Amino acid sequence: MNIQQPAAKVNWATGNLEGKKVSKTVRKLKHLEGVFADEEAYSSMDPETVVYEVEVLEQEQPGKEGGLLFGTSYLYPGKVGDEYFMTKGHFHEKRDRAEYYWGIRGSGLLLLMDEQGVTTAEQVFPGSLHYVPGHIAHRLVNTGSEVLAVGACWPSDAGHDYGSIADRGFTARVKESGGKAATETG
Ligand SMILES: O=P(O)(O)OC[C@H]1O[C@H](O)[C@H](O)[C@@H](O)[C@@H]1O
Ligand SMILES: [Fe+2]
Repeated sequence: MNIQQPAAKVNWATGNLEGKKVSKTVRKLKHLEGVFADEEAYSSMDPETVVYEVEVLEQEQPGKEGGLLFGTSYLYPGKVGDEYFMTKGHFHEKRDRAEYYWGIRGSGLLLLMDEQGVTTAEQVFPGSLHYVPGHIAHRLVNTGSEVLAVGACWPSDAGHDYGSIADRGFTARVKESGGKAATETG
């Protein structure tokens, strides 16, 4: 029998993925236009500021039916005005596709919004496990002072629909108020 190498190597303490099929994406402030409420604060900041990075094990071709993708997101601590750094957030292009998220390092919130615009939030911490059902948009928010590392596993044909978020946004924002995180709806 021929013993093969595994798909990748994961550092479970940091989320770091190593392997031939691991891709990396860097999202800077300049890629997040219109995401944060305070446009004045946004335009006064360095557009090259890195907000988050994503490592994805592309074991299957994204778009292919039947496979799974696996990744880690690293969301840096920071704020635009009083609003914490967050990911763009998305619905899946194939709306019924679900996903698991789990907290690895740091602390934050996972915002979950249904198609009617009702948003709920879950606490993210090392060891937290989050089930994101289909038809639910998801966005991570780093409310802490260290990097928020979150793992994810999702169907390779799920795709990302950022457009619906860009058009209407999430119906809740997470801002610092009196030194702690508070959610704001409306
Ligand atoms: O795609 P964003 O909303 O920017 O979130 C960043 C990434 O977070 C997770 O790792 C998801 O599983 C990825 O599919 C997603 O791309
Ligand atoms: Fe997703």
